[in-house]
Amino acid sequence: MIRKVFRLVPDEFAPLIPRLLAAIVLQALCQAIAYLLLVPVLEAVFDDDLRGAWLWALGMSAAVLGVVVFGYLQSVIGLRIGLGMQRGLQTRLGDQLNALPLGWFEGRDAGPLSRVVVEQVRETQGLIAYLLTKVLTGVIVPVVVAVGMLFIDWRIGVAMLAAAPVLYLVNQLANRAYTGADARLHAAAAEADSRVVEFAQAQPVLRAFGAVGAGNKALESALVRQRAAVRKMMIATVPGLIVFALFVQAVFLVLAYIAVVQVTGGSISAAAAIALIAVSSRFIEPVNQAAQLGAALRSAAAAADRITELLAEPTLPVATEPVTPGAPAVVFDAVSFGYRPGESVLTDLNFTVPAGTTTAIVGPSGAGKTTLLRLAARFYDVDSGVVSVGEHDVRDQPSDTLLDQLALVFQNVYLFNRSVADNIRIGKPGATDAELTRAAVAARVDEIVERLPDGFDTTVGEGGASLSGGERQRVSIARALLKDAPIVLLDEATSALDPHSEAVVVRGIHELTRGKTVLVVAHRLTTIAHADQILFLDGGRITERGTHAELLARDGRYAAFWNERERATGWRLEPATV
Ligand SMILES: Nc1ncnc2c1ncn2[C@@H]1O[C@H](COP(=O)(O)OP(=O)(O)OP(=O)(O)O)[C@@H](O)[C@H]1O
Repeated sequence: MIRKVFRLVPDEFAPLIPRLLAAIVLQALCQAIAYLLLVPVLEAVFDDDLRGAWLWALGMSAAVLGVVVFGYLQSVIGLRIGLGMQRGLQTRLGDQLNALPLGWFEGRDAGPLSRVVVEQVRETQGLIAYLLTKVLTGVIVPVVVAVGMLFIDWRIGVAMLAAAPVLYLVNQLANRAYTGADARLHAAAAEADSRVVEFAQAQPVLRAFGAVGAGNKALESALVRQRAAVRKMMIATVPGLIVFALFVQAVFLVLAYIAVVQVTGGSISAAAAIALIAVSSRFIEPVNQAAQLGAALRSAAAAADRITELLAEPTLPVATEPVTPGAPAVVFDAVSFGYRPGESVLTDLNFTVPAGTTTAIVGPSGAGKTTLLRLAARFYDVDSGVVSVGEHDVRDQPSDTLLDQLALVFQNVYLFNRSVADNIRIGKPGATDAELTRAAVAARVDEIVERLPDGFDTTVGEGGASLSGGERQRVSIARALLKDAPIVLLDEATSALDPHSEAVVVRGIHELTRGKTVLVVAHRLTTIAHADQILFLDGGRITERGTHAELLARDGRYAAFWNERERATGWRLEPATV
């Protein structure tokens, strides 16, 4: 278990591990010696041998000094390794998250990820910095005391050595019941957490459909299951803890009994017996302590597993050789791709988006339109073929070089819980206030901030929660405008907006795409009609391509799609130009 955590210690701190272990072992030895010296000290005191008592006490003081010095050393070294490990692991995890394909993050719950990076890293460093000492001391001290006891009183020594495996076994049995119950409790607690969040988030849907009772029912039964798991956990663990505590006390009684029997038999003095009983009580304490740490140890080992798994997630190969982007064109050359092996989503795509032109992708739902955009930004690597951006294969470009050429406006707009200005500035961190204002005005964010209490400095809430969908889109367009990248990848999703918001968003998009190379998943008929090239995607293949007029003249799938959309949206007032 502990080895798993050691494997996560950064290389530069690895040489400190033997020193840490040495300090812990020496501290435990000194502690055991101090306990053992209690016997001659007490014997000398009871025998009125004051000189002897002072001498033994001096030895004991030296041992206690050893405990303090080695204890200090192990804390300093443990903390150094622990903090170095925390820093090193968080850097490694940060690098790993940066190297993971962007697609890896899609649809992933952020909760477990943040638990790995924050809590579980802290748990593993805690094992090195604090737990390890307690666990090793809990094992070493009783063993050394028992072995030392063999020389002082072999009967008690043998009894102690015999008691150690028994205590170990009882502890294991007690913990086994705990582990199963603990896992069930965690699962039930996680389920209840999810239901509470779902219940809160789904309120509009639940109320709109008069299903609050149904939502409540799911939450209530999750809470009932959690309470049952807590009860079972207590029922499962309490007997184990009581039995273990009883065993510990029984061992102590046996040791005390042996000492008393020897006194009455005359083989040792009463003073020696008191000293032996005192040492026996000391023998028991670290055993108890180590047993209680079992759960924390297992939790740290599980945390190490989660960290190791995240570090082992396959990353995309990263190009390190710098490349200079050429003309801002996008080329798909015989590209095939599937999210899962054997399941093709895109098949043999061949097309070019020449620099400064607009290519619209249209097609039925599930045809692979969004997937195509994701490949252009290298969210995933293709299974075969080549995607080129700026005249270079996307796989040959350092990720900064690739992303510098792209402005991404996708459907799910994420805003950070910071000010509106900060959210726009992400597009170009060094942007001046004038540049920021220009982008904001072009995307009509100025109209939004006029209504906000602190204007541009208003914090937008988690994920931009205090803004409407259309307002969030406008901020994301301002962000892309500020970036001013030569290629725009756009997933046009204006259908959920009211006519005013849609008109404003469309104007912003128009500003954003002016003079740029644009690859757009198009929904609005005007965008489609004005594109330089239209690709009709069906079942992951380009089945028709050409300009709007050419495709209408062909009277194929595109023409049918267009006529249907025109009928469906005929009542809407479409802006005259894009
Ligand atoms: N992250 C993913 N993992 C696995 N499969 C996915 C993933 N994203 C999309 N798919 C699947 O790939 C196929 C194409 O999806 P995609 O989102 O590209 O289609 P689309 O044409 O953009 O659809 P829509 O117009 O409805 O957004 C679908 O069958 C979808 O279920």
